[in-house]
Amino acid sequence: ILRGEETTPHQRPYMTSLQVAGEHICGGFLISDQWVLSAAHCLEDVGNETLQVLVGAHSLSEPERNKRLAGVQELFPHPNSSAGNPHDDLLLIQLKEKVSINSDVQFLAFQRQDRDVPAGTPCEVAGWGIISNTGKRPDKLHQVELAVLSRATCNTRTHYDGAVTEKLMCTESKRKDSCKGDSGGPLVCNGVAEGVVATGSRICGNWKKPGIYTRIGPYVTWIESVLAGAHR
Ligand SMILES: NCc1cccc(NC(=O)c2cccc3[nH]c(C(N)=O)cc23)c1
Repeated sequence: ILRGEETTPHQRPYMTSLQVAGEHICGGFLISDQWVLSAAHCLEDVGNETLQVLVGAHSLSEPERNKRLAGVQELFPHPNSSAGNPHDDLLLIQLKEKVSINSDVQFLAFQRQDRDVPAGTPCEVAGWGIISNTGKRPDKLHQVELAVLSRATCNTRTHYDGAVTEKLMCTESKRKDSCKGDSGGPLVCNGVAEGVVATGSRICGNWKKPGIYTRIGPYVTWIESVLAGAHR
């Protein structure tokens, strides 16, 4: 998160940190007591090492009352997701056990209607991604408020030149922006998850490269089918 602020501890109890060998690699958020939604590209950073999901955390390092490291039962990347392809960049993670819900561990509702968030709407994104373009990694959760940018503007030649489909959405990125390590986290507008941070360009905080988010509305059928079809 560039040019944001430290979140008030545990004010975003749906946030999760995807970890490999104890290191934060991506964001994600609880959509139920056993399921996390994140970005498929996050698996590119995971070799055959064990992926774990940290819930109930504010600090990545300090002991906290409701912090738990959950194991992964099964991974469901979107079937059309692939490396280098910005489309369908979603990942559903089934946790080994149901997490106990408490003041620091809650799930977040996601948008079930496939309808664009109006341009200009103020949304928020949070994460443990880098907080400077020199790659400084925070110990504590950070957040930033970003306004939705119209798809028309996001698709101009100077921006993404038509690459932003109706299954993606953009936010302004003038100085304030999501960045490396924030991928998979939710874009929250009016208290509802409308998007998932896509693994953007290597550029963060440049107004010509707005933040790109996978819209959740178009994927509700897929999400429901995975949650219904999975066992255990
Ligand atoms: N909204 C923009 C946005 C959102 C989410 C992720 C990213 N980017 C990256 O995942 C990334 C990947 C590889 C090298 C990188 N270097 C840098 C950097 N700025 O130093 C970013 C990256 C950008």
